[in-house]
Amino acid sequence: MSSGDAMLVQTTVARRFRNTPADCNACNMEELKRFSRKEIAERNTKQQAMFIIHNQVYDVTKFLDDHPGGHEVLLDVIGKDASTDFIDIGHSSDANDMMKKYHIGEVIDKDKITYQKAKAAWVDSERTGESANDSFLNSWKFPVVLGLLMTLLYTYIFG
Ligand code: HEM
Repeated sequence: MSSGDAMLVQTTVARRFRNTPADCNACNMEELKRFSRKEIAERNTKQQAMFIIHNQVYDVTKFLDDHPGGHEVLLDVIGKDASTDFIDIGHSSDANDMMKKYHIGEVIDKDKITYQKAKAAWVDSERTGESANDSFLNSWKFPVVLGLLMTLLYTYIFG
């Protein structure tokens, strides 16, 4: 064990994953390393580059130069929680698979946070009364109903 590793508070949890892809770093580990957020904050150099995504810890030291999005973006988030950045980019399922290779552990329970799901960018306009009115005014139905009313009025007055 390196001195760097020895510094870590390594509360370890015996854990065996059900799915164990060949390239999955942590999947085949009997014991998953656990890190405090403070410990990850200290791993923020090119020599030791780690970040957190959804309470899971990734060591991307060897990935910095291979990341298709470039090393700068990763250097911006090392030592931090990169969940929002990772999601905002809209990474592909290939990228999500690739992550397993760099997964080395998880955040200790005390430091775990609950992440909000991204809000849907669109709103189902037919579910809200106000919006439903807007869509009626903007749809083809409005001029048709108006035309019918005008015809009825014309017939009533002049017919
Ligand atoms: C272990 C974690 C990560 C892996 C395995 C990974 C992998 C990838 C891969 C495979 C791509 C190519 C596009 C795709 O397939 O989606 C990509 C693009 C990119 N990634 Fe990551 N990524 C990781 C973390 C991050 C983080 C934390 C950020 C932001 C701080 C980031 C920012 C980007 C950007 C900006 C691109 C370029 C997107 C584009 O050109 O449209 N990545 N990444």
